[in-house]
Amino acid sequence: MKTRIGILGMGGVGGYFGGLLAKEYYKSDSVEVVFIARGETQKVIAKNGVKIVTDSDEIIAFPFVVSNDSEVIGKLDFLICATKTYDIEESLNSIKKCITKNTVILPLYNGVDASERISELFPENELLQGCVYVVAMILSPGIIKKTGVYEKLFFGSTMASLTTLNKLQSIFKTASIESYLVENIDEVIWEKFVFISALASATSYLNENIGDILKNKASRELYFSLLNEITLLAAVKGLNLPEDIIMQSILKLEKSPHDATSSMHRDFIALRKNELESLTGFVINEAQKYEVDVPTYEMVYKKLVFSDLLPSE
Ligand SMILES: NC(=O)C1=CN([C@@H]2O[C@H](COP(=O)(O)OP(=O)(O)OC[C@H]3O[C@@H](n4cnc5c(N)ncnc54)[C@H](OP(=O)(O)O)[C@@H]3O)[C@@H](O)[C@H]2O)C=CC1
Ligand SMILES: CC(C)(CO)C(=O)C(=O)O
Repeated sequence: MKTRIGILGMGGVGGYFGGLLAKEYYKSDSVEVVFIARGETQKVIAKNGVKIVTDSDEIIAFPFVVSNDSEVIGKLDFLICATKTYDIEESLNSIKKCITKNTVILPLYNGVDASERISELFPENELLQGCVYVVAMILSPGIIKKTGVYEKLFFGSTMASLTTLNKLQSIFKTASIESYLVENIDEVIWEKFVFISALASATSYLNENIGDILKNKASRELYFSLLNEITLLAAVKGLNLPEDIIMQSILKLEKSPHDATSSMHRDFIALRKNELESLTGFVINEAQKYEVDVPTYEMVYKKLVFSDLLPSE
């Protein structure tokens, strides 16, 4: 029996990592890759495959099937979730017939509450945790632009069996995905969250890209304040993050493409729905629970939530 892997959401993240999987396992005897996509994205991929444009290359990959119809998708062994966080419940419910109690679910969203939200929907399933470092975006339906050198995928679970985890790691490695199976996945996800929550908040609030944040003293200071506040919250929550987490976050920023920005800022610019609640609002809610002061987060949130752009999730 082939291992059937579904990729839910064929945008920047799903299109890139799903594309690498589909390329490797097209016509494979052991693994079948299914893209879950709708509308124009589904039509384009069914006809032309998913196209990934990198700084130096172009990849075209065809899945076994692309659909949003549960009958066509069929039962899945693994499901990799890569919609935006505001679509978690709706997208998973739309394919619930494909998720059996044996389906292993790996969320790749930014944010730290996806696993909890998914486990409320599918309490019996083996649920992994994951996050990615990549800069990837939809150029047009079915065409993904990936910039820069980052393409790391971290995953793990304190609950899933080692057999499951090793199997997925082997599937990723064979597809040349730079994946890391880690024991301390909670911390790794929070490390990413510290970096991206502060960055998404700063870039969107200031309407500046990564290069601008690094270059302008006042912008750097704002990013720094956000980092300090979220790091304090993480410490009060009892997370065991590296002592130099703030410095590590700044280094990550320096290594990111300077002309790029956060996916949340891209959504604000394009007047799209955005992840303000998962990336900024979440910190304020947790800070209230744990009685931590986060004045910079509050200032940023107030401006962004009341901006006359599209409402957030
Ligand atoms: N882009 C990046 O560089 C990075 C993003 N992230 C995080 O990864 C997650 C995904 O982001 P990103 O890839 O940018 O998001 P995108 O907006 O690029 O893609 C999301 C995709 O999900 C699809 N989708 C939503 N609902 C459904 C559904 N019910 N059925 C099928 N498809 C659906 C959307 O399709 P449709 O057009 O039909 O709505 C869209 O193609 C986010 O949490 C983000 O913060 C993390 C690291 C980097
Ligand atoms: C900053 C970046 C690209 C790092 O992966 C990211 O996570 C995002 O834009 O959402």
